[in-house]
Amino acid sequence: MAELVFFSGTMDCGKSTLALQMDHNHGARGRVGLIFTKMDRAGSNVLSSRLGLSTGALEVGDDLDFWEAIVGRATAGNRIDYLICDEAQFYTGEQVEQLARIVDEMDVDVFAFGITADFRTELFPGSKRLIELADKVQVLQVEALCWCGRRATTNARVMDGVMVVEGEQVVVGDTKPGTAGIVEYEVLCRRHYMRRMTSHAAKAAAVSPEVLPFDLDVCPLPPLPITQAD
Ligand SMILES: Nc1ncnc2c1ncn2[C@@H]1O[C@H](COP(=O)(O)OP(=O)(O)O)[C@@H](O)[C@H]1O
Ligand SMILES: Cc1cn([C@H]2C[C@H](O)[C@@H](COP(=O)(O)O)O2)c(=O)[nH]c1=O
Repeated sequence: MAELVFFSGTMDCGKSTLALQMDHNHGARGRVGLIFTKMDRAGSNVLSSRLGLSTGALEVGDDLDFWEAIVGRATAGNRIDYLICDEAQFYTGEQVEQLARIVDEMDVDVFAFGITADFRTELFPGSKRLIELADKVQVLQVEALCWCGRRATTNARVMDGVMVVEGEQVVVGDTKPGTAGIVEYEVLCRRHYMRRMTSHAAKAAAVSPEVLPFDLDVCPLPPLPITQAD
C-alpha cells in the first residue's frame, strides 16, 4: 500500500541527500519516479545536496496541481510508482492535500522532504499540512549540531551577522557563511536560539572582558519576545 512520508528536520541535516538516495534506490529496483522541488538554493529545476550531488527536477509553482499533473501523465500511458518532493515546506497546504490524494487513489508513494519550522520557529504551511496528513513523519537520523555540540532543532536567520526574528517567511539561503548575500542561516539548539546566541555572538561574548567568566548555563540574555505570525 502506498504511503505519504514526510522526512523532516532542520536545514543541513541531509534531507536532499536522502531524497537523492531514495530516488536512486527505488530507481535501481525498476520503479519509476518523478522528482519535484521548489526554490532549491542551486536554482530552478534542480534538486541539490551539499554533498555535491544534484539531479534535474520539476519545479513546483504555486499554481501546480499535483493531482491534475499526475493523472494527466498516467492517462497518457506513463507509469509512476513514486514521487520525490523536496523543499516541501514551500508547498501550499492544498498541494499537500493533492499529494495525499495521489497516495490514496493512485497508489503512488510520496516521499516529501523539508524543514519543519521557519526562522521564527513557526511551521511552514507545507510542513504543517504534511505533519497533519502524513502516514509517517520521520526525523532524520543524521543530526545537525548547534555550535555548542547539542542537537540543533531550530533554524536561525542571520542578517549582516545578527540573528533576526522578524521578516519574510521565505528567503532562500544557505548555512554556509557568505554564500547567499546578506541572509544566512545557522542551526541552533533551542537554548541558544532562545538566547539569540549564534556561533558569532558566542565567540564575541567569550572574548569580551565584560562578560567573562562566561557560563552558558546561567547565560543572562533575556528570552525572545513572543511575536505574532504574519
Ligand atoms: N564535505 C562534506 N563531507 C561530508 N559530509 C558533508 C559534507 N558537506 C556536507 N555534508 C553532509 O551533508 C549534510 C547536508 O546535506 P543536504 O542534503 O544538503 O542537507 P539538507 O537538504 O537537509 O539541507 C550535512 O549535514 C553533512 O552531514
Ligand atoms: C529557516 C528558513 C529557511 N528558509 C529557506 C532557506 C533554504 O533555501 C531552504 C531550506 O533548505 P535546506 O535544503 O533545508 O537547507 O529554506 C526560508 O526561506 N525561511 C526560513 O525561515
